[in-house]
Amino acid sequence: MQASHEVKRADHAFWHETADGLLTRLGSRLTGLTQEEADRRLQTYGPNLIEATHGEAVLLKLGKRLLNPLVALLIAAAAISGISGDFGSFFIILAVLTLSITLDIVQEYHAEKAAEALRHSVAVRAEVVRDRTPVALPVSQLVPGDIVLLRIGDLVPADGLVLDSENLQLDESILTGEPFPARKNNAPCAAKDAADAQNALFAGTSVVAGKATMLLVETGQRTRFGAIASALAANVPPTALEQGVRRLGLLILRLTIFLTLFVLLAHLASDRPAMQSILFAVALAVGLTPELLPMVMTVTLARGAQRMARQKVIVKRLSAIHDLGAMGVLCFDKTGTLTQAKISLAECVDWQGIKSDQVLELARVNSRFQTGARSGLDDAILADCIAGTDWTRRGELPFDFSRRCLSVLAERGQDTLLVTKGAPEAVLSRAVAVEIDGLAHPLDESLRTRIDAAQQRLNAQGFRLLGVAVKSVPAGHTALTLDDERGLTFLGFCVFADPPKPDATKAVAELSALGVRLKVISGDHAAVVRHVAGAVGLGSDNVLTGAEIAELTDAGLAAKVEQIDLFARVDPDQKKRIIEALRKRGHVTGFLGDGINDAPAIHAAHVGLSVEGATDVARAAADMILLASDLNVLAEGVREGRRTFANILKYVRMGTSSNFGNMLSMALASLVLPFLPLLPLQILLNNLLYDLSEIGIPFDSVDAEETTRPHIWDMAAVLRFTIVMGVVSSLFDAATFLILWKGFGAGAAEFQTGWFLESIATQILVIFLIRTARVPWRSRAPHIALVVTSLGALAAAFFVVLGPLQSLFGFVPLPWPLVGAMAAVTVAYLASAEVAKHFALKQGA
Ligand SMILES: Nc1ncnc2c1ncn2[C@@H]1O[C@H](COP(=O)(O)OP(=O)(O)OP(=O)(O)O)[C@@H](O)[C@H]1O
Ligand SMILES: [Mg+2]
Repeated sequence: MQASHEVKRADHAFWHETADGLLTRLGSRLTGLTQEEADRRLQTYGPNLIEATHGEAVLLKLGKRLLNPLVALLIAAAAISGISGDFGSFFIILAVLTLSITLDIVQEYHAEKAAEALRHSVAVRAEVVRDRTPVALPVSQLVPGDIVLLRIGDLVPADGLVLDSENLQLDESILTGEPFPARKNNAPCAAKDAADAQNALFAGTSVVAGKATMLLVETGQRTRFGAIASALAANVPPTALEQGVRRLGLLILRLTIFLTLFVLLAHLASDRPAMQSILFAVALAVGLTPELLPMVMTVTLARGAQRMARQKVIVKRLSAIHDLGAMGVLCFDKTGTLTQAKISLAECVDWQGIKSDQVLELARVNSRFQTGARSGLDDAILADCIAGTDWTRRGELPFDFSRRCLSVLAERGQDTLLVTKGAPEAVLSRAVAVEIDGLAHPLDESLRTRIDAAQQRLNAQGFRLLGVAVKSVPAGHTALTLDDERGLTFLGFCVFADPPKPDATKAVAELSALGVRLKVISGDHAAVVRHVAGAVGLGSDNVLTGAEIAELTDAGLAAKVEQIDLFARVDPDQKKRIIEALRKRGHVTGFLGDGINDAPAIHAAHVGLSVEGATDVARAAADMILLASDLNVLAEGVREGRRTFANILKYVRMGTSSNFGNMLSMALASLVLPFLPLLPLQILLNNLLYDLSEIGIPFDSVDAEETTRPHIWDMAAVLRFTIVMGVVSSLFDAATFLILWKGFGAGAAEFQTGWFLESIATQILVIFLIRTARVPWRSRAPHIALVVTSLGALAAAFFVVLGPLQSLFGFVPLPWPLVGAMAAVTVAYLASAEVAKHFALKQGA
């Protein structure tokens, strides 16, 4: 087979070609490609992926870092040192630069790689014909020429032509913005516009009804969706954490620019050597910037993702981890979450509740012949059915979530019957008669009351019900419309048992204890929802139904969602409206669901959650995938999210209070002293050692109270902490200053050596106070990685300052009393910082 066939650009209207023509052009057949040929094509066309590959990303990262103005400044500084003949500084600045950039990129790369591998493990699969047999492959492996089978709930994996279809309808809103499903079939088409090509399917759209066989024509970036995906990706709104960190970064940047310019001008105005002043200002700017913040964020989040994977939660979007920890409200649908995924058919009964074989038989005909997504209800109906059927399928009105019913047309001998099954209200509203002893009786008020009574009796026992009704149709009438679904004769009910999971009660209690409010949003009947919720300890009895929601404005709904915890007979769009209402009320909201009907809500939530066995659209919309459909794994995920947030906050607090405070005092000291408090090179060294000391933060353990309630980014609290801790730090810097300058009468080199020691020791050691809101020895022990990095960095500092290399950095030997004084200042500072910390945190609580 030739791999040289032509695959044209995405704007080529492949839907003008005939199926046979396209098959020939793509060197394919209805029986699919061989695996060998597919492998060859994968080499030629690359994986069927929209995102850029990793190789570019690393280069991009390097590029971004080199473009960073501070790095550029550093490079300039190195150049200036080199040109002025100061090769010591030149090499050390370069070393500092390389180290920090490499550290950043390598750490981040590894972290993202790990996260990527996890994401890959839950990648969406497609059913594709290879070597004549349908196999489920990750969509990334698909190539032009592949034959793909699609059913309801599937995502279209790439662009291509419909070869064969039945009742096919697609949600193309992602491409066209059109909310109503588009009908598709394999008839030839001359439409100029892709949006009107009823025989073409496009990547990113999803099947909402029917099924199809398609021929892939364009994959990956060559699809229409590929062209617009980057624009969509840019549209993902930043999380509260990302926003907060960005705002903080901007604030620090402004302060840094202001401070360095101020220091530079002040130095130049007082006739200090220009070159040295510039280098000092540059080093100060470098010292002020929390340059490791992006790395710490990614590594902490990726580490969180790895730990969550062990708890059976796969994270697709890293920043959602924070949202999960911050989540105050979690909504979910009922089946599979609160109840066991396995629904069973208890019995089939007639309209009065008496066992009926006729209802069972017709329910089976309906379930067997329907081609939409097999729901758990259909599986249950067909479960013990081994015999074939003497009915023939003639047509179908497929299921949708607003009708909540579906009909099939079936023929046996002379009889042609429309068999409808669905939510009892939906079926009853389409019925005009009831079958009693083989005869149709008009459905009057008294009969309705008796049917309602039977229904309520069963619902109250926690059974789920589907109504079954029929209608005779003239033979030959196969072109069904929704009007045919009227004038039905009601037969009875299918009665399903869907018992609550044994451990759901525990999970509900655990999540509630974590401060997460739980709400059930179900398409099922109010009585069933209330029953299941009661059984797992979800207290509230108040139920809001879809019919009531339909009457409410968005504002009206927002006012209601606070108190109501149970929602019943809700359609997919209303699920989304409820989530939006909760978001509008300021709640960080999660939604867990598995069906096509859940996808819009999953998408709308801050944290969209789905489960491994869910439909493609639900999994594609989700930020996280649970490998077990179990609320218990979620509780651990929530704790992990909070741990992650706590560790990021540790770094932020360190950066803003300890590091920033030290740099600030130094800038001020430089205005008073006749010499520099630290040489530019020493500042850079200080910065590097401090960075190294913090590499362990993402691994650190977190106190229990950090995970018992939702945390969200609170800028005011961060600033308050900074100010309180900054004042303490400045007081002790001032003390150091006076002791060194006035007390010991230290000269420039001695002053710098002493100041460096005090500065680096306080800055590194304070992590052991800042990492916990408790008294340090009452807290959980720091992770060994943090102990090693911080004490290691401190030891390195001592070695450089007091060891044989000291002259290289401009340090001199210190008299022992001076070292003792610096140690005393450090201890006193740590003691005061500990006291101040409790004050700073209490204010911020
Ligand atoms: N295959 C089917 N045939 C007939 N009716 C169906 C079928 N699937 C669903 N329905 C009807 O539509 C209603 C809503 O569907 P479904 O139960 O899937 O919604 P949901 O919101 O996912 O509910 P849950 O909270 O139970 O998961 C069902 O209660 C049932 O009445
Ligand atoms: Mg469901």
